Amino acid sequence: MLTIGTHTFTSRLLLGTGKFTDLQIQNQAVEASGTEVLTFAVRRLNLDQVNEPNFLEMLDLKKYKLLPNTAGAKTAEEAIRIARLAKASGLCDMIKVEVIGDDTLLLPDPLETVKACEVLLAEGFIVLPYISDDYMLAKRLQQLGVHAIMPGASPIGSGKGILNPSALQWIIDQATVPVIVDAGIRSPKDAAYAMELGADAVLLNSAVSGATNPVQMATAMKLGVEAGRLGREAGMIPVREYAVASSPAEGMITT
Ligand SMILES: CC(=O)[C@@H](O)[C@H](O)COP(=O)(O)O
Repeated sequence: MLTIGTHTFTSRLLLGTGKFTDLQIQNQAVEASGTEVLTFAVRRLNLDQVNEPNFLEMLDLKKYKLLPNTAGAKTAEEAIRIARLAKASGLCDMIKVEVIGDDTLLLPDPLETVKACEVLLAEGFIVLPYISDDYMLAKRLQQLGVHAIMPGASPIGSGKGILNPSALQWIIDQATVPVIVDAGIRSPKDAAYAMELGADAVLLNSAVSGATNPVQMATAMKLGVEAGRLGREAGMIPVREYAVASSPAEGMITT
């Protein structure tokens, strides 16, 4: 089970809803992924225009926990304002804190992220910060009391997969809260690899929404996450420098 704050999930795949061009396909992909958590940018919802259509309305929201995110925020103040709006709208008490400090790489600003987390934790939110794969930052955020850490595998939408497995491994090895590898995932292999490294979950969006067949890719990602987790739990053989024969030589008849 994946436990984030007071919420518990069976699925370890979190899905972003930001880039689907067809809402029917989105819904089928969400279903196929087996996800229980959907993340979305609060600014994409017309919270003050309740009669306007929104991209969540076609989903059976009783089946999913919503994870609003603060995408679009460039400062802590903006992220805090968006988080408060999400909570006041009854969306969820969880918030993915995403404060982007750079338009080219869309990498999170660590200083603004920490500032936003401090305030939101004090206000009782369940806080999930999106961060770079920075070991010390992950540790400091944990000390603050965040409920999960979301290090990026590579820049959002880049599809570069896991750029620095060692950095993720270090974060995972010291983690006292769930580690959700978020962003940059391209293939089921990447999702499986994140889980093999010991991640508690994977969050992705572009890989599914941008696939030629999003529904099929959603299924593949579900299986990738499950396979990686299963393999990790099964206990993998150590990597060795030199060959070890598959058939033991002991007891063999020699001529
Ligand atoms: C929707 C969401 O939260 C994204 O910002 C997330 O970081 C996923 O990134 P990819 O689109 O690279 O999977």
